[in-house]
Amino acid sequence: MAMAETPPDEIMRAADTAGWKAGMRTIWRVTALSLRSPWMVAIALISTLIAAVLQLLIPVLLGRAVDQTQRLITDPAGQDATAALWTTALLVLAVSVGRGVFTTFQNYYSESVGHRVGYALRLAYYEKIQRLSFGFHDRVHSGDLITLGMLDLEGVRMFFSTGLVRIVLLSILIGIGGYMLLTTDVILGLLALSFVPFVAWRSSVSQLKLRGTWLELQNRLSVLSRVMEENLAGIRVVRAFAARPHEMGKFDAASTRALDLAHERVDIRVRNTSAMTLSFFAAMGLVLWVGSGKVVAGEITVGTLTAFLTFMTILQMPVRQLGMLVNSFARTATCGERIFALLDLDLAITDKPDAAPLAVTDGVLRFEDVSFTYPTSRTSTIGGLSFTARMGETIGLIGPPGSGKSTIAHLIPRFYDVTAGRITIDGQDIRDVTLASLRHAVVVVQQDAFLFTTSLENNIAYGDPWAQPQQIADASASAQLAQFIATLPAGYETVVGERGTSLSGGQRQRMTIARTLMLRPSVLIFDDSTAAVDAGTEQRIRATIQARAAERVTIIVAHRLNSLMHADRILFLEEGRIIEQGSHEELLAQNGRYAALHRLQMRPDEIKTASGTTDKTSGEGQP
Ligand SMILES: Nc1ncnc2c1ncn2[C@@H]1O[C@H](COP(=O)(O)OP(=O)(O)OP(=O)(O)O)[C@@H](O)[C@H]1O
Repeated sequence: MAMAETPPDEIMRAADTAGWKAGMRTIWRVTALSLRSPWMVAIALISTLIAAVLQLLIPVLLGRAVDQTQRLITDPAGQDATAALWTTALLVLAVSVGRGVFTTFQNYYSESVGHRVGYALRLAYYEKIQRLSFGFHDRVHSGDLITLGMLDLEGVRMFFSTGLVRIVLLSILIGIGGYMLLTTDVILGLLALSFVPFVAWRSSVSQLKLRGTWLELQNRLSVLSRVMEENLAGIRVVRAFAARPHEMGKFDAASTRALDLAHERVDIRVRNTSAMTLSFFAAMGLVLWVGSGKVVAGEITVGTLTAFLTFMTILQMPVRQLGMLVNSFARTATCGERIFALLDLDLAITDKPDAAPLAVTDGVLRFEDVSFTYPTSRTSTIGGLSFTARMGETIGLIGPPGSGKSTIAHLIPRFYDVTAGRITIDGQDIRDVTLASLRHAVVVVQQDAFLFTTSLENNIAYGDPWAQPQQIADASASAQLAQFIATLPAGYETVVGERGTSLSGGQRQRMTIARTLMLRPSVLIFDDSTAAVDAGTEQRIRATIQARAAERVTIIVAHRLNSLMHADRILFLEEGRIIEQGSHEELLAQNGRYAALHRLQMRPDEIKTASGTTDKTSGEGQP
C-alpha cells in the first residue's frame, strides 16, 4: 500500500505497530523477491532436502554398524558379518560425503539467492532516496537512512537462508526423524524427543528477547554514530572551542549505553545456552537409562540404542536453531516493513502521467500569485508573489536573512512545489512538464558549494560527463579558476578531499560555478553563490556570465549589493513578499529599504558615484 511521503520516524513506528497480518504480507513480499531466482531457489531447496535425508541415514547406519560389530565379537570368523560391516562403513562414508556436497550446494545457492534479494532491494532503495523530495530529506537524518539501507536491508537479505531453507531442514529432520524414532520404539522415541519442546521454547523466547535488545542496541549504536558523524563534520569547531573533553563526555555516555545493553545480551545468551544444554543431556541420560534396560531385556539391540543417541546429537543443533528461525521471521517482518514502507512512499514531486518535456520558446518565466509553506512549518514563507522575467533579463533578489530568497530559487526547479498559485515557463505550468526537462532548463548554483571526492575535472563535468577537455578548460576560465588549477601539480586530475575540504571557500564556490557554466540552461539561478569570492574575481565572473545572459533568464540571489546592482530589475523581499522593485537607480530614487541598505553597505565616496557597477569594495554589510 502506497503512502504519501512520510518521515522515517513514522516509518519506524509503522513497523513496530504493524500487526501480524502486515508481517505476513512482508514475509510474502520478501519470499516473492527470492522467487525471482527460481533455479537457484529450486537447487537450494532440493539440496537441503537431500542433505537432510542423508543426515538422517547416518544414525541408522551407525546403529547397524554397532550391531554388526557385536556380531563379529560373538563370531570372529563370520565372513558375512565382516563384509556387511565393510559395506556399512563404506555407506557411512558415501552418505557423509554426499551430505557434505549437498550441504555445500544448499549454502552456496541459498546465500546467492539472499545476495540477489539484497542487490535488488539496495538498488530500489537507493533509487527511491534519489527521487524523494527535498521536503522528505529536510525531515530525515541521513544516518537514519543509512541504517535503514544497511542494517534493515541486511535483515531482509538473510531471510531465504536463515528462514526459508532452515524451515525445510528442520521440518524434515524433526518430522521424518521423529517418525522413525517413534515407530522404532515409542517410549524411547518420546524420551529422545523430550528435550525438543523445552529447547524450542527456550530458544525462541531467548531469541525474541535478543531481538528486542538488538533493536535497542541498533538505536543506541545509531546515536553513537550520529555523535561521531557530527563530531567529524564539525571537527574544526570542536578544535577551535577546545571542546574535546565535552565531546569525549558525550561519546563516552553514548558508548556506555551501548556497552550496558551488550552485557545484557551476553547474559541472556549464556543463561539460555546453559539451560538448553542441561535439558539435552538430561534427555540423553534418560534415553541411556531406559534404553540400556531395554537392551538388557532384549527388546532392542545396542545398535538401536546407538541410533537413538546419535539421532539426538544430530537433532540437538537444529532444534536449538528453532529460535533463530523464529527470530529470522520476526526480523524480516520488522526490517522488511520499514524498507517497504519507504519503497512504497508516493513521491511528492514527480512527473504527472501525461507530462510532456518543457518546450522553451520565448524564455519567459512567470510567478503567478505564488505562495509556499514548508511541510514542517506552520507559517507561509512566500505569500502571493508575482513577477515576470524574460529571456535576456537579469533579476536580483535581495532582502533580510530568512526573507525567502533561496526558497524562491528552489521553487523554480521544483525542489519544492508551490502551495498556491503557479510558476510557468513560456506558459507551461512547471508541474505539468517532465522533471528531467525542467531540471535541464533550470539550473541553480547552490549556496552550499558541495564537491564530490573525485578529480577537479570530474567535479566540473558532473552535469555533462561527455564534455571535452576544452569545454572544461573554458568553464574553468570563465569561473576564474584556470590560473589556480594551473598551479596544481596534478592540474585537473587533482582529487579534492571530502566535500572539497582541500579547497578554500571561494575556490569551492568557483568550482560550482564552473560546473554550472558547462550547461546551457534557460534559467540560471545563483543562490548567493559568490559570497565567498572577492569583489574583483566576482566582477570578472559576472562579465563572462553577462556575455551569455541574452540566451536566458538569470536570477541572482545575494546579500551584497555589488553582486546584483547591475541587474535589470531588483526585487527587495521581506517575509516572502516583494516590498520594492525596480532597477538600481529606480530603487535609490525611491529612497526606501533598498536605498537604506545601499547607504549601509557602500563607503561614502562610492555612494556619491552610485554608478551601480562600482566594484571597488567587497561590501560585506548584511541587509
Ligand atoms: N528546508 C526548510 N524547512 C523549513 N523551513 C525552512 C527551510 N528552509 C528555509 N526555511 C525557512 O524559510 C524561511 C526563508 O528561508 P530562505 O532560506 O528562503 O531565506 P533567505 O532569504 O534565502 O535567507 P538567507 O539570506 O539567510 O539565505 C526562513 O524562515 C527559514 O527558516
